[in-house]
Amino acid sequence: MNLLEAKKLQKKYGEQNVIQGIDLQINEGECTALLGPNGAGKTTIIKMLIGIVQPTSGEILLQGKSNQEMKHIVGYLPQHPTFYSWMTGKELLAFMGGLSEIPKPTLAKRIPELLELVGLSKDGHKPIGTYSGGMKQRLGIAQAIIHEPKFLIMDEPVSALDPQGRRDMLELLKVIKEKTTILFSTHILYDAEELCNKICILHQGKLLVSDSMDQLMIKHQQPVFIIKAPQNKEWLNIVSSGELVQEIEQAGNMTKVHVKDIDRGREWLLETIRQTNLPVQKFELVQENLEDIFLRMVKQA
Ligand SMILES: Nc1ncnc2c1ncn2[C@@H]1O[C@H](COP(=O)(O)OP(=O)(O)OP(=O)(O)O)[C@@H](O)[C@H]1O
Repeated sequence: MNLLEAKKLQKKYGEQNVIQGIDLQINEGECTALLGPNGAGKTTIIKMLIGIVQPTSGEILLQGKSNQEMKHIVGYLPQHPTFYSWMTGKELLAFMGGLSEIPKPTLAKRIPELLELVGLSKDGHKPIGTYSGGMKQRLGIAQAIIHEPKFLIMDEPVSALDPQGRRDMLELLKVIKEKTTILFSTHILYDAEELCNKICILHQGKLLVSDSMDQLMIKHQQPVFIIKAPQNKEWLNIVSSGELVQEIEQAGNMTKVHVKDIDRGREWLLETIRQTNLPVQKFELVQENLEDIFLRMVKQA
């Protein structure tokens, strides 16, 4: 079922057209990664979706109604959440729950459950000023979902965390996404690949892609042959001009050849190797991952 629909969304700051007429649809149950280079407009879109920045034009609907009217179904974790460092985790949740007008008896049950969920049961009574970055981020998630929103929106929730903090956050989001629709922006494509079933790629305020992960892979994933051999200009010239070749990347004695067709590409590459007597040390077929596809699309845009 359709949860969010943004139509012809546009945002101008002065003369700068930061978001250039975007259509975006999110269905219930989806976990969506919003990807894009620095300055692509991810934060601006997120702020418009949650209603703290007004679009210059266009419309944002949540369950068919204006997003301003439907704020209560959204939970939000900003890119740089700020907390009162003297408050304890529990006090913060009680405060946020109060702002959401959650009745006290409900909160008394919900707060320990949430602290348990985000792995802060033992630390709920400590001042937030003593928390690590990862603990603060998990507390941020707890405050974002205290009112049990249908839709959780996060702006780069993992970017500032160390590897263990990132792993904890990913495991937490895996649990939350069972019951909650999620959209988050990130630069960490491995996380998006692990967690999400939908990918949106934003570049200079335009959506290059908005597709399920499966469709994205079917439509855009290219086979790549990795060939390790001493550098050889004659071979590289032949391969560079091959009509089956989409793209070549070379670094040292490694060459990555993106081809249009696996079987014909393999036969032809092996033929070029025989022709030039290239002393190959490695010949391997791999499929592109999300990062490869993202980098290629942004480069070609
Ligand atoms: N309040 C503002 N006033 C003027 N320009 C702004 C404002 N907010 C954002 N911008 C500009 O809009 C563009 C998009 O910024 P935005 O923060 O949305 O990108 P982003 O994709 O989230 O970037 P990052 O990955 O670096 O966080 C940038 O050029 C930025 O300078």
